Amino acid sequence: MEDVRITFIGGGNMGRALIGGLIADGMRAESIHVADPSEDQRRSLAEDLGVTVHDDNVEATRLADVLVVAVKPQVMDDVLASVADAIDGHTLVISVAAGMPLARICKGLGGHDRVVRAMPNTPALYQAGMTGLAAAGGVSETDRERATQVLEAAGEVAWVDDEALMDVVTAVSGSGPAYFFSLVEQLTAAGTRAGLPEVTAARLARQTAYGAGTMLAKSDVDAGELRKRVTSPGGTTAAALESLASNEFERIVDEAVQAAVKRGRELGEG
Ligand SMILES: NC(=O)C1=CN([C@@H]2O[C@H](COP(=O)(O)OP(=O)(O)OC[C@H]3O[C@@H](n4cnc5c(N)ncnc54)[C@H](O)[C@@H]3O)[C@@H](O)[C@H]2O)C=CC1
Ligand SMILES: O=C(O)[C@@H]1CCC=N1
Repeated sequence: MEDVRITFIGGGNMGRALIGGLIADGMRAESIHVADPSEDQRRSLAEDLGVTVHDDNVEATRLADVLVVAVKPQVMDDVLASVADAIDGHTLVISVAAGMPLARICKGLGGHDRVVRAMPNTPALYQAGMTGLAAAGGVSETDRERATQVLEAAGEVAWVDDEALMDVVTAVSGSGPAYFFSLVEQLTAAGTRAGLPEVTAARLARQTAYGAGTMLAKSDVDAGELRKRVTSPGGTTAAALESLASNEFERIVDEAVQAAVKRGRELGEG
């Protein structure tokens, strides 16, 4: 991808994770341009990642074949308005803003419709990301391949035909890492309350999440089968899973996903 000029508008948590993935994939750090108004952010982007930083969105946008917009949904409209004139017909714009509909992004860019709406997640930093993608009307087959290439540097990608489902993608995989981190926190707290030293409980929970994630990544059977293989009939796992079920684990997860979908829609409506 050395021939593709990539600019990021916004170098915060998600921008950095994607940049980390691109660098790990072999892209030269200095060839990645990042515009961010925060001086601290620019300094650490340059020092930690070695990318080329800018304080001017317009200047950085002019350099781009692919423009990744990675700012908060709340500032998207202002940012799009500021870069609209600096985009030319060939620029492929990739927005990662939660909830922000393609129509609103294209309108914000003065009708430019070579736009892909992406929902990545932070494991992108270690090339273990999952990104959902949806395309606006002006996106060509070559643009799709390019967007796939950029996001595949950070992990796996899945295109969705119905853009409305991007809010569900956000709720499952965009926000998803936080649910697993929360489970590790809760497991640590429960292990500590049950008598383990906190440091030991934290180590057990963290390494177990890593082990389970590794099995999911490497095994050719699904999560349900992996769960069954841990669950001896009448054993300890069965007792724990029955407790989760009786406390309506399914409903709890369902409501959490619905809450994230609803919030995504609200963000999109501004
Ligand atoms: N953090 C996550 O796990 C994920 C975040 N996203 C999306 O990524 C976007 C960014 O989120 P985070 O990186 O978490 O936020 P963040 O707050 O860590 O980063 C946003 C960055 O944008 C910069 N910024 C603010 N105003 C700007 C402007 N006018 N021009 C250029 N840069 C500007 C900030 O200085 C900051 O460095 C959001 O739209 C979010 O919905 C999507 C998937 C996952
Ligand atoms: O919490 C958020 O709104 C963003 C989008 C998905 C993950 N973080």
